[in-house]
Amino acid sequence: MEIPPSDAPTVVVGAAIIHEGRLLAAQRAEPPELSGGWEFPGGKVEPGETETDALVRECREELGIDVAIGRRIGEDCRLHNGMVMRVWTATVVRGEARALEHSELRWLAEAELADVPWLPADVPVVEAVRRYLKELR
Ligand SMILES: Nc1nc2c([nH]c(=O)n2[C@H]2C[C@H](O)[C@@H](COP(=O)(O)OP(=O)(O)OP(=O)(O)O)O2)c(=O)[nH]1
Repeated sequence: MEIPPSDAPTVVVGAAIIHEGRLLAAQRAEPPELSGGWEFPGGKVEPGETETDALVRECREELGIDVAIGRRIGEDCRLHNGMVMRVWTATVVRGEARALEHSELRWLAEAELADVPWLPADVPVVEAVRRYLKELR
């Protein structure tokens, strides 16, 4: 039996990992058109996987850490390629983040959030993180 193509867009999940009032920002190493841009660690949800399972898997693969997922932050963002991105807050429960697939990692304080060139779709979510960090103070 043929499986009908799904209309549902591919979902990209991102982790706003927060530690002592700082956000973990990750610089993309590839592909060339995105490399140098800063993003939330994460990636595409695979078939049969829940969104939060995908987020835990991506944080292990990309950063070598286990995270506990908090709450959704920011609105769903429509990406240039038609995918949809959803971001959750997260905390590190095991390990220390290392750039296994990124060029660089930085823990940004609230006042430093605009110091790196975020991928365009991320900018409104970074603003939501800024408000969240303010609430935490
Ligand atoms: N992970 C992540 N991707 C983002 C962000 N903002 C943004 O526009 N994107 C885009 C870049 C990519 O086109 C897409 C995510 O793809 P990805 O390459 O991270 O996904 P993946 O880890 O599953 O990689 P792959 O197996 O397809 O190589 O979403 C973000 O903050 N985090």
